[in-house]
Amino acid sequence: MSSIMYAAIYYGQQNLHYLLFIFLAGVIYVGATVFYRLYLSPLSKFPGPKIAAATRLYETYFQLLRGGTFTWHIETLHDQYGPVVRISPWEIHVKDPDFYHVLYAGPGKHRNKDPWFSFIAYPLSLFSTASHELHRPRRRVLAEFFKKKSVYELEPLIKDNLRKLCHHFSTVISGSTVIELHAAFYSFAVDVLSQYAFGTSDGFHYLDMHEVPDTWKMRMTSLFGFCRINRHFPMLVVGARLIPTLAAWFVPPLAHVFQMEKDVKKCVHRVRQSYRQSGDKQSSNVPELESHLPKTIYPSILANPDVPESEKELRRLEDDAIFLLMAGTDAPGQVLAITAFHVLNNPRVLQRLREELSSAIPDPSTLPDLVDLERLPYLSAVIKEGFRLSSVVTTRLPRSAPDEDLYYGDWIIPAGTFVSMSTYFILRDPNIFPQPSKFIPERWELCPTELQRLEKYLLPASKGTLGCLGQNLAWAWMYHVLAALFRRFEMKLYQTEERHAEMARDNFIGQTEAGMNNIKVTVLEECSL
Ligand code: HEM
Repeated sequence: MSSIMYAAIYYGQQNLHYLLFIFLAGVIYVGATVFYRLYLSPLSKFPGPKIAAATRLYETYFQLLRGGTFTWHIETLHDQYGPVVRISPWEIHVKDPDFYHVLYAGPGKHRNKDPWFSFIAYPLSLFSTASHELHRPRRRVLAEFFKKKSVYELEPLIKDNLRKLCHHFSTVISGSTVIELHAAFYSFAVDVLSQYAFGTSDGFHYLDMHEVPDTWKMRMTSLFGFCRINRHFPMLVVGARLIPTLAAWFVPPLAHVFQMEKDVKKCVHRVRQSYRQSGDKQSSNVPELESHLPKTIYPSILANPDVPESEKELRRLEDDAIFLLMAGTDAPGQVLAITAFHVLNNPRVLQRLREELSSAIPDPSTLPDLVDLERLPYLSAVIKEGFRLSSVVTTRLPRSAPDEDLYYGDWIIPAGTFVSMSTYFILRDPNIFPQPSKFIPERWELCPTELQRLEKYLLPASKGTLGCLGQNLAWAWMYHVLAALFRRFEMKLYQTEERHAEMARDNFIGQTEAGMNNIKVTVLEECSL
């Protein structure tokens, strides 16, 4: 045997020893980790399946191989183990509506997000800001634009886009064309929000097109479809971004996501460029949308001398704007479409709503102010029931309390533990909302004390210092859009059933079964004075 062969055998054996060593070290490491998680971790005393306590792959299985059904599986775990269940090596899930206000506490209580959970591929966005110290100032800056007062000031812009939306409904009267409500409402929402964010000339104008396009709907549906994959395999997103053309060729919905990112980035780039060109950092010189409208979001942030320069970096603003447009359009678009579906699917509700709107708005072509719409009791009840039953946020939202233990019954949850709850379960809890899967606006027709008690559980968008920022705007859209469409048009559902409005997959925001998010209507008549 030649010396070369001896050397090859010698080194081969050496390599085999190394491989064996690495393999054994891996087995010992995994074994020790699992042993720690099952028997030594502070969470080991909490009930739940051993496999969930041992590895996050348990969740991955339901989210990736069982079509995003982990939320519904958590419910079966609660049936089996009680109101407190350990659903992962690091997380406890609680199913008790009265604990919500403890966990999602308001100012004065320190709560952190789980960075793993908040990963949505836009790491510099407000939502993905895990640190409490950084999140607070970032949120303060954006919150200014979504206060109730700011939303009232935004009404001319909302009405402007609402007129365009109504025009699309007018053009299909008695014709064979149907309108798909998700496409219509996503377009409306993104037009208003993008024009508010970047200015009327720089925002999107989908409603100016000849027909309502489903462009934004496709983009959002695709984007949220990837949300659950991103969380479990973040490297896939990073990889796909490196080779976008190839990635989109293999996974076509990615093309919608990349195009959306490109378009939003272009808007951010334009407002940054014009800010730089103006060279004027005085906030008083920020252009208003129109003379009668409030200031636009991103130009104002750029011109705000109190916002540090690091917060005005291109990447930071891009991530923030992408998140804002996704959060601010998908959920409201779905809630609007699903609420409209239930109204049209319940003749008694439709009749009561139209009666109230007819007497409150004698001239159907007028668009009343929000303050007047908010006074309409049945419309308000319909909106609350719409938020409740659509329950579009199917995900849980983990929080930790870094400097206090949390107490639930006899359980002490150690400080720093991630604890999550799901508003989806609260909104459909039969003990709070009898016949929870039925659309019954009358359940909200209560005396003030009882109404206040029930509204405590109306949590469609979470609460607390980290909860949704856009609720005032979302409610304003609900009032305006539903009032305008149901006062003005007689509509009928077209080939649409319950399952087109039922969440079946948890992609952070819930989604129907694939391809089922179509709520089609035909427009029979436009009401006149
Ligand atoms: C039906 C309407 C909506 C629903 C159901 C909804 C739901 C949510 C949920 C569940 C969160 C996460 C909260 C948490 O982690 O506790 C969130 C966050 C957020 N939403 Fe909404 N949202 C809606 C409308 C809007 C609108 C219209 C906007 C903007 C115009 C908006 C902007 C935001 C922002 C900026 C955050 C991040 C807040 C933060 O991390 O501090 N949302 N939303």
